[in-house]
Amino acid sequence: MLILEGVAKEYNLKPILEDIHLSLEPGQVYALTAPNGSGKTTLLQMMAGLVRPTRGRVLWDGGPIRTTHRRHFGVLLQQPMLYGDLSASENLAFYARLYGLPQHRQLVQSWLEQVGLGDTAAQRVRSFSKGMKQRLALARCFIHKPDVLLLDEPFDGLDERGRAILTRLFEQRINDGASVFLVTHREDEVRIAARRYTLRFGRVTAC
Ligand SMILES: Nc1ncnc2c1ncn2[C@@H]1O[C@H](COP(=O)(O)OP(=O)(O)OP(=O)(O)O)[C@@H](O)[C@H]1O
Repeated sequence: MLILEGVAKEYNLKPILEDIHLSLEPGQVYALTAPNGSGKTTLLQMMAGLVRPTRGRVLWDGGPIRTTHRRHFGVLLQQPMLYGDLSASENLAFYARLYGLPQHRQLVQSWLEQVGLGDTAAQRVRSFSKGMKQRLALARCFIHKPDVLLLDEPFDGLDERGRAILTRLFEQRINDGASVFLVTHREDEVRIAARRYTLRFGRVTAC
């Protein structure tokens, strides 16, 4: 379980986030709506242990979050974190190795097929459309079966088929007991969340 206790972040003494309390329970979906520049990327990075809070604590399973907990998290930020000069399968294989996943060749191929990129496995990612990059980035987020998904606008750029694929992936992870934390501005996505929050003026409030 992921817990934020009174988390605050300042950059160059400028407050970005203040006194944030959140608990992500297994098998639950959370949605956050936040205007541009409000600090959502910073919040997701702190939740994943990628950025340290200025004050407060981020706890994973009762202890302070560490970079070694990385494999528990699937994180999608505005940048898809893909390598344009590598093929789709090389990109996924890179992350599979990073997470120490066994038999990653078969795993990579099965994930490419799951997200509808089986036929373009050898193609360089720089030639991909926005939707294809998004599907590959999602495969990167899900490949290690994370316990917590922290996703900024995951449906962005997806067509109907892509949205159906992502909805199915969510259902599988939620059934396995994962927590899903979505940043979104879309009402239909907010509806799938049991708990909804807004981020405004540095503070997260339930709505
Ligand atoms: N590493 C950093 N150093 C200094 N300031 C930063 C840093 N990262 C973010 N900021 C500042 O913190 C504020 C919030 O940034 P952040 O990227 O978290 O917001 P966001 O809501 O994700 O923005 P966007 O909607 O544009 O993606 C911005 O004013 C940004 O300039």
